[in-house]
Amino acid sequence: MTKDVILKVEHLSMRFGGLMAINDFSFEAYRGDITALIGPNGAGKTTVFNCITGFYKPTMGMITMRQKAGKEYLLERLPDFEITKQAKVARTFQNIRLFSGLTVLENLLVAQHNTLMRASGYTILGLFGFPAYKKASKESIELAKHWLERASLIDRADDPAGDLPYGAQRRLEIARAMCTGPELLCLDEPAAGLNPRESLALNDLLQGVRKDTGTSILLIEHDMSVVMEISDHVVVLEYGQKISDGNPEFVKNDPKVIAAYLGVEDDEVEEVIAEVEGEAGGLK
Ligand SMILES: Nc1ncnc2c1ncn2[C@@H]1O[C@H](COP(=O)(O)OP(=O)(O)OP(=O)(O)O)[C@@H](O)[C@H]1O
Repeated sequence: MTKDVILKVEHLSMRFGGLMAINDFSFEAYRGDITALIGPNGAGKTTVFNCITGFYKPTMGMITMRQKAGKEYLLERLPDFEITKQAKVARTFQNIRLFSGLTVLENLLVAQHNTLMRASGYTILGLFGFPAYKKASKESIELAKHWLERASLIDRADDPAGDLPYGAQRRLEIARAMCTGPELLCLDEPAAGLNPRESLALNDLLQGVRKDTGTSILLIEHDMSVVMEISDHVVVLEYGQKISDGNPEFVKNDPKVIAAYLGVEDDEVEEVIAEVEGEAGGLK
């Protein structure tokens, strides 16, 4: 059975001066899947994310987002705000970027600014008088409440976002991204800095998002226990190039991935592969 592709990255390259950070990188993410992009430090994962979400314009390559209804967008041609608004791709960042002085609820309402402004007809009168604005405003609050409940944050709705513990701030970022109604949710190291309990809460939230909304998730993650537990599909980058692509079990046992993570030199890779294959053979 052929899988339904939501995101297709083809021959992506990104050069920073003399450094080729991404070099002819291609992969596909499938609809409804949790896809993890992994690789050693400096492999180019965040650069790929920045190209997908419009923060960088790639030096070369094509990034196609295919929505459920069939509409396609070439992301490398869209400005970043249109990538969220039209193409329905939302993201979070490696460093938390909440409005820390606003309340938890306000953070989720700000995320729905576009919908609210459209309903106001972009006029001051509209803000006060239009029934459409009142309806949209009510719906925004309902949606925010829904995601606060899903992220186990409803009890903190009126607290400043900056007062939340770290793990709760991470879940709030995801709730905020979900309030924009994405078809593809891109998460840059969502488990970074979380304790085991917070990590578990994050896994539950992400699996719930995927199961109940059908939103596809693309994540960068260093925590292999998170990757192996929740991903359907793993793509591995090293020095800006793809070295492995498959299900978590396949990638975990791929000698090229093992060699990359052990940080061995190129001329030692053969040796490591022979060793790993020898060990695997011995276990059969
Ligand atoms: N804006 C930039 N200007 C110059 N070089 C950059 C820029 N952004 C990234 N790089 C370089 O590109 C390479 C890939 O960096 P990137 O941050 O994408 O890797 P990463 O896999 O996300 O790393 P980490 O796991 O450490 O976050 C690195 O050598 C980095 O120094």
